[in-house]
Amino acid sequence: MKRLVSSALRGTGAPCPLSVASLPRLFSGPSVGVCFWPRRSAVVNDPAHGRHWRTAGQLWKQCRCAVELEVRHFSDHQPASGTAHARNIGVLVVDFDNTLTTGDTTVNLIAAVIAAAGQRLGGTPEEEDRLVQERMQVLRGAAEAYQAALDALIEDLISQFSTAKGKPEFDMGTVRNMCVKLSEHDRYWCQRTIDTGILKGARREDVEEAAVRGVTLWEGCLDVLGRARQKGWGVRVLSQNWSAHLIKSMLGDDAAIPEGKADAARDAILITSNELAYESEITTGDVTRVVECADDKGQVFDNMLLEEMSREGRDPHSLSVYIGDGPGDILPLLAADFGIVFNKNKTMGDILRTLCIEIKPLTEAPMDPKLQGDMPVLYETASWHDISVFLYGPGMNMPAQEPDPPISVPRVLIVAGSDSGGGAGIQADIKTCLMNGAFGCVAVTSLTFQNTQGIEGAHNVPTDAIEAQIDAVLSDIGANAVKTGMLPTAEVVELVARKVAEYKIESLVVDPVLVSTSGQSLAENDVGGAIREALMPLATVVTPNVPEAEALLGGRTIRSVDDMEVAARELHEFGPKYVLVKGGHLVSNAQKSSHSGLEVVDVLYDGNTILHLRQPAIMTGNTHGTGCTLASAIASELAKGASPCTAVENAKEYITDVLKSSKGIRTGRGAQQPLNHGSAIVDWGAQVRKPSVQLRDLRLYAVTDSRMNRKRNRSMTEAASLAISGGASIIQLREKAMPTQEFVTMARDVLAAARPRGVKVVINDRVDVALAVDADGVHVGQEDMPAADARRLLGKGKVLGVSAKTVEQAVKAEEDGADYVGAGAVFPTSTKESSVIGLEGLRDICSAVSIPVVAIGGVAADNALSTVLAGCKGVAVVSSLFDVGDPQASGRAILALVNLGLEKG
Ligand SMILES: Cc1ncc(COP(=O)(O)OP(=O)(O)O)c(N)n1
Ligand SMILES: Cc1nc(C(=O)O)sc1CCOP(=O)(O)O
Repeated sequence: MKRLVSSALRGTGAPCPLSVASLPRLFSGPSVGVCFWPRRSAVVNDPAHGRHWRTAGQLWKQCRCAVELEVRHFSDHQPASGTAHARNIGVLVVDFDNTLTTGDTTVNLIAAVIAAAGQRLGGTPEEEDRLVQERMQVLRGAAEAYQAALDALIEDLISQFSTAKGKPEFDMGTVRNMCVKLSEHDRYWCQRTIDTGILKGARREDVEEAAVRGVTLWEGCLDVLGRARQKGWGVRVLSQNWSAHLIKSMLGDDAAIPEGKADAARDAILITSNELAYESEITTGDVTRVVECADDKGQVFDNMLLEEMSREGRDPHSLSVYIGDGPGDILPLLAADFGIVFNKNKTMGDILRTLCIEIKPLTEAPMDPKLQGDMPVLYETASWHDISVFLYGPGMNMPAQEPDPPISVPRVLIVAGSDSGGGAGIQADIKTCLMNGAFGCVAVTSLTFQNTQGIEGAHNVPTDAIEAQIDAVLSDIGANAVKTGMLPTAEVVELVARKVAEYKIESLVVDPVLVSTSGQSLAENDVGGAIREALMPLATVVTPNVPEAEALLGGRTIRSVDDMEVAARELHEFGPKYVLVKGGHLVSNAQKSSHSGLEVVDVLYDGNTILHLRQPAIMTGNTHGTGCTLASAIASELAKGASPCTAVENAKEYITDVLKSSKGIRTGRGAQQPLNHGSAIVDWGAQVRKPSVQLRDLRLYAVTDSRMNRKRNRSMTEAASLAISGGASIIQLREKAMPTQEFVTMARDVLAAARPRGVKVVINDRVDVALAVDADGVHVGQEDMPAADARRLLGKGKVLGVSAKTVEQAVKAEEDGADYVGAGAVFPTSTKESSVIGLEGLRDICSAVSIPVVAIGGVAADNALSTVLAGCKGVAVVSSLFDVGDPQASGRAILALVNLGLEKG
């Protein structure tokens, strides 16, 4: 128990049950590498002067000496227990309200007492009613006043503690001081409630019954506690709740309230909490106080640890775990070997940040707490399933009724202006995030009044309101990437830079919006300078168009790709990892004199290599919002884990598809017509058929084969995951003999593994299975369900692939609604009997249809390039991915060649 020493020293009030002199005796087992982050300051109670802190240097020295002895004695011993997955826990302590319950029970408890007291004390029904009304009124007033006082206190503490120091760093003294203030608040409000008399007049059973009816436990928490008890761990509930019996009635027969001092019993969940005082079985209105405040929690937890340490037969390697949700839990959270913050709310997040306490996802907790390092770290989760996996290992998941584990979602915070016309700004950004597989959150910087004719005006959001939005998002939801757009003032730019640093944002995409497409200024004059100085040094990618690059470089003129290269190099000097200078404006100018063969060249520079990203210009007036769209598509890709280069490539592919599909759509009367960001799923009657599958999804198309998986001892989900790691962006489940029920279950498992990674899953032949599991689509052959029927059954949003060996079959497939054609077998294959069409046949099919074609049959790393050069947009492979020892390496090799071919083509 790594932190026992520190927590024993930290004592916050009541005397420690073990004498100071006995402390060295406690270190009877190896916990090599004990770390003392609470440093030298410790506290003891001084009854003569009330509670105050004083340094306990002597205690420190004794403990230090004990630990050194311990380290010497045990450094040669390996831990005796623990398996690769399950943790070896000595004591598991859990807070009650909001940690085991889905809400706070205090108000329920009081309301239950009031209702019961009405019946018992009221006399006539009218008197009963009046009494209840009066007390409810008192309760409402008290609840509001309590919350307001708590909010004010927290705000005050945060500002006090964040301004008190120079460079913020973790300091146990600050934690203690904050807990003292929180404790004063808790004590005051406990007393104030007692003084109102509203807790008077109920029976124990009234309280239990009525309160329990209004309280729900988190799913799975009882299972976790029950298992811990069966394992013989010490399981404790430590709560500031006013009724231990309420807790007991919710936890059932496994729970016990120890008589007198908590004993070390291990066959029950022991509850340490307060209790309503009773006289002749009726509540008196008073509370018997055991755990009244944050300090008490710290003290009682310390005592629990000390009892555990002195317990006979204790495994000296066993660890302590504390799970709690709020500021009142901070001391035990820090004192435990593993402190788990459950369902962290904004207040808790703010406080932990102010105290410089690092918080990581629970899934990142090491097996050995020594690996946490010297500074305190807590772990967060919002799922008892995760806690179960943390304690018992992945093989010991919750029983079947447990909901699916939460799906992690790539998150992008967009800091930008609102476009009332819906075409650009945050409106474009959010649509783009969704279409690129990310979840977009926003901090709105300005409300612009605009439509297709231009910008009529803007109302800038006050800087503190922007800050509040950013904090609200980042303290709770977090962001894998931040994308900035319109930042109207230098002050806002500096704020964003500060927040990016404060929240340690990994990926930042800066779209330096200075002037709108229609020529209106969207930022004050000094914004360019602020972006250069404050934001660009933090940026992963900065995406100026030509006029923006000119403005950022102080009025330079950019007329050619060579000029763009120079600009990219100079902008890189300001510190971004990548500069993407977008060349669309040069084409718009050239367009005035020429109408054919134009291409757009964007210049990407990473400080070493200049890359030209070329594509044919798409002549359309529907370009409003393209800058925002490209930048947020890049941010979405980065949030999903793509490298900056891949992010830019994929984002360009998205914007190209959108631009092509948006030609001709019209909203208002002006020239600034918008894009159809959802063109892959929404068809507004534009000329181009909207694909349900993006081109990039088809580059490496994995088609599964159970026989090969069995041979290599891989489950279908494992095989699919390996293929995804190898770069597969779409997976087809091809099962010819699997019973339907098994197929459905397997498809659900694969979908659960693939979707969070942005990978589509389609079903071979079986439209019914695809519909049952809500797969991304279906692939049908010439002898399967006719393509037109499959399309009708699937609807427009789903992917439909059709096999073709001839031009006629391919053309018909397109007419019938296919999103892509699978053409093959291009080369001989032993996976399936299929006549070979060769590269020639593939080329004919590719030139006959406008939907993408993927090559299938005998495709491997040595021939993938030739298929792409013949015109296909990707390759579908079975054996090269699933009948090999290292599917990842094989997939990557094939994908690299496909990418090369697509670049050349
Ligand atoms: C991407 C892709 N292309 C072609 C096929 C072959 O499908 P089909 O003709 O239906 O033959 P079976 O796969 O059912 O044997 C495919 N599966 N995927
Ligand atoms: C599933 C399938 N369909 C084909 C067709 O010709 O339509 S060839 C084929 C098997 C492809 O397997 P491998 O990548 O191992 O060669």
